[in-house]
Amino acid sequence: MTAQIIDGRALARKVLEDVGKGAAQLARRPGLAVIIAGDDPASHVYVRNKVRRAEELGFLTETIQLPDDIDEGAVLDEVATLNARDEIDGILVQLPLPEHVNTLRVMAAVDPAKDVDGLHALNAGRLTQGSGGLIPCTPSGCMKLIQSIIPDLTGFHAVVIGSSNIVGKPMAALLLEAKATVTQTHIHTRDTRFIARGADILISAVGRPGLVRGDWIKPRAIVIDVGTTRVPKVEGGYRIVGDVDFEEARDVAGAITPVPGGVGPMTIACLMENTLNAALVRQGELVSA
Ligand SMILES: Nc1nc2c(c(=O)[nH]1)N[C@@H](CN(C=O)c1ccc(C(=O)N[C@@H](CCC(=O)O)C(=O)O)cc1)CN2
Ligand SMILES: [Mg+2]
Repeated sequence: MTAQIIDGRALARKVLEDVGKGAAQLARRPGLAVIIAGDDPASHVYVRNKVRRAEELGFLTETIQLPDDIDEGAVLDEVATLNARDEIDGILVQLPLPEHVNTLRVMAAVDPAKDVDGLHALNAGRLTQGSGGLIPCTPSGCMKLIQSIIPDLTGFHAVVIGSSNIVGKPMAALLLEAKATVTQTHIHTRDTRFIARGADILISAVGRPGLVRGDWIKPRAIVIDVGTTRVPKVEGGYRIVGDVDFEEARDVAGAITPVPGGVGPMTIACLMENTLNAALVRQGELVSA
């Protein structure tokens, strides 16, 4: 069989259209502030894309560019300043931060009501309890992609390859909340291939090109590829590749996300959705995100 290709760009356009309509109802436009430290070229591309999308929606945006050798205290000061500013509804700290900066301490400093990445422990805890809060953008986008194919996940077996705080763990929590049966693997898991082969829904979020081969996939499974690794091209520049061997997978899977054009655009669309939701809550239009 040849798998259905799940078009992340098209679904992202729909999400953004709804966000635009929601934002138009607000008395004050949503404000998004982005902190970026250092000069990782990929991070700069992602931040530019986020800011551009936000501006297209008419949001207020602000980018705070910090040097690579910034000390943690100074990052925390920037966060505190943004927490205190009323016109800023969403604060995003682009990851990865420089090695010497403790990511969890920075995440903990963000006002949970403005935590549009959903990485503060309060939002992470609310997610595991199914009690609302702001949800990390990539897993949120993956859920929309999956549910565009299977709206009701009750009883389906989902396998999440990867256990990061930003994707793997919140992904598993969302799938569990949607009543799927969830298996999560990590770096020490033995025979991931065998586990993956049992998945009706297979999500790979590792960042290792070509990890998931055709024989890792159950026939007709939904495959969501979160990997976005930049691989240099011989002629110069780079291309983006996922974790899944796309050519092999498309012969086995029922539906699959491409890289690029799958999960990536949904990450940015869900960030805009979170920023709108944070603004709605902060402006008293919504009780909870
Ligand atoms: N604070 C955060 N940091 C990081 C996150 C995040 O959600 N919050 N996720 C990733 C990077 N990321 C967003 O920041 C991101 C990665 C990729 C894409 C994307 O649209 N990819 C395109 C290809 C883009 C290209 O050509 O370079 C695609 O897959 O189609 C969006 C966002 C780590 N850091
Ligand atoms: Mg660090």
